[in-house]
Amino acid sequence: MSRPILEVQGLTMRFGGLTAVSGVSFAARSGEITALIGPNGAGKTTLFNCVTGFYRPSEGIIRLHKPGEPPTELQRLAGHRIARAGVARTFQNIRLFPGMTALENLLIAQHNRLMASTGWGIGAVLGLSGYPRAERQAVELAKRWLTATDLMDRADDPAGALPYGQQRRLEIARAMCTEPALLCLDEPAAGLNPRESDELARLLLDIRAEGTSILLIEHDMGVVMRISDRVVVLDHGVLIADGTPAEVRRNAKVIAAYLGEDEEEVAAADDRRAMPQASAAGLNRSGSNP
Ligand SMILES: Nc1ncnc2c1ncn2[C@@H]1O[C@H](COP(=O)(O)OP(=O)(O)OP(=O)(O)O)[C@@H](O)[C@H]1O
Repeated sequence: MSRPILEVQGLTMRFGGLTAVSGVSFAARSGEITALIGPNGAGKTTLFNCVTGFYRPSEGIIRLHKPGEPPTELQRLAGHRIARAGVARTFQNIRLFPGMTALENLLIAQHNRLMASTGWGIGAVLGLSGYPRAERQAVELAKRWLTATDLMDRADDPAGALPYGQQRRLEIARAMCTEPALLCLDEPAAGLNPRESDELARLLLDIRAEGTSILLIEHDMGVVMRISDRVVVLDHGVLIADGTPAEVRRNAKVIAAYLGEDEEEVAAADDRRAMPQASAAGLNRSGSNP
């Protein structure tokens, strides 16, 4: 069993009187794809926003374990420090720079690292040799991810002119250009057709094969069940299941949450009948935040 890359302990997030996430604990393992699922309003995006620094949790600990480094408590860091610590994310709603080319979007993602490696621009101003090398490496990394996401032939096109599925892949390429230890994806399959969803699933498996761990919110149960090593299920802000896709699919609490049925009724139901219902329910009750 591999070690954890991310450990979430007793995470609680309150918005005034509403507790969106309540005492959630789980671990995402290194080199694995961990999916976070649950019906609308379950608290997935809120938890994600805590991990990636958009929200500071009301309570709890979020630890990032990078190999060879002491653990980092993410809940103590500002958002931009979390990105530097090795956590990259994409959003439910695409957030590219639409007027910049695909390649430029990937270079912008590396701006901080490029600046740091050149003494925050002083090297560039003085024409020191380190700057062109760092710039070359940034372009190489960008081209590597354009190739991996099958976008090399669109490198010089404005990001906003790309079809929707390609923009989604470009967002993932942009996140990967920060060379994260943990890639957090918020509904990457939303709005994709079946062929694009298949391509996305393959891309995520390739990213995992290269050694990047993935935390994934996804409503498309086909994608989740096919590529996830582990599935964590939230309902009304509470963790109700944590296991392999096969275990979670059979879990009576999960089926009840998706179907909105009484848990005991579902537990008594025939497995063969319940499984397709659960996946159908996942799709029926899915949706994106506005
Ligand atoms: N900024 C906020 N202020 C107040 N309430 C919020 C805020 N963000 C989320 N909530 C509430 O917290 C609960 C969990 O919402 P969240 O968006 O995390 O769920 P979700 O599982 O991601 O849902 P979906 O699948 O629809 O995206 C909901 O009741 C939501 O209305």
